[in-house]
Amino acid sequence: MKAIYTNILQAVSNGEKLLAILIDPDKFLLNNTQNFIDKIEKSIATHIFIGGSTVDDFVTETLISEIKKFSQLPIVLFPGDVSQITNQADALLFLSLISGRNPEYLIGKQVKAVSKLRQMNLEIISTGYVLIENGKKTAVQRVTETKPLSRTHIQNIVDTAKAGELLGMKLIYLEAGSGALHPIPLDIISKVKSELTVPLIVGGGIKTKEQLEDAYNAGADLVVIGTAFENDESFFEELKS
Ligand SMILES: CC(C)=CCC/C(C)=C/CC/C(C)=C/CC/C(C)=C/COP(=O)(O)OP(=O)(O)O
Ligand SMILES: O=P(O)(O)OC[C@@H](O)CO
Ligand SMILES: [Mg+2]
Repeated sequence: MKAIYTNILQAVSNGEKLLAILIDPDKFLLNNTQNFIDKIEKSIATHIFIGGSTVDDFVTETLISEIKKFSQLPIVLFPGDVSQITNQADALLFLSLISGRNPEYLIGKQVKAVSKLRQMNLEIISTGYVLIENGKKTAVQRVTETKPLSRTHIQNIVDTAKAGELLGMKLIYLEAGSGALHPIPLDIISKVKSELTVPLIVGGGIKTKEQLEDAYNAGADLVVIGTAFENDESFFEELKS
């Protein structure tokens, strides 16, 4: 139990960098699972994240059981809603959208998740989710009806991330938004990282090896990439281990 978070901490203390491939159940063809997982397994990926801002009921569960036939990597839920929580996964990012001021996404959905979680043995990892504007309206913004943080007010981003840590959150996730035109600026990553003691996740709009390495060098401990693989599976070739 609790192995996934412990392993993340261990990797950070060893100076290793982590990569999660985000699979959005709504955009994934089930009959492509074996092929896609095969590419993940041959790449430098360390985790599989599963989630979307809008996903139909039960699709997540079916997808994870299929993935488990082909992969040993840890499967972590990154849910846009309570309905995506399933015992098939290994862990759950217990998200609170701390960049926003919508109580439903700060504490409401979390309360609703508890009765479901009580019957499961998922590893639960409290995560402060911080959405930062990237020039276009993101799915998370639309679904949660919140405003992202301005990318020019860096101190506010740092203070938001730190407040999450002080509230006891075990991970902080800086999100530019799925398919963002520009990933999180590197100076934001490095300033946030310099004030945190918990691991830092960065995602949104990363689509080249250079952007991935830049994010790591700036201080990201774990990077999440989804859209780049949805659009072009040959990107796995660049990330071969
Ligand atoms: C019940 C718990 C613990 C959490 C669920 C409720 C909360 C607080 C969610 C955070 C806000 C949110 C909607 C997150 C979604 C995260 C996610 C999987 C984003 C990826 O979005 P895509 O579905 O790829 O977007 P596109 O549809 O634009 O590609
Ligand atoms: O789909 P991309 O742009 O890679 O973003 C990944 C993740 O951070 C989205 O929530
Ligand atoms: Mg997406």
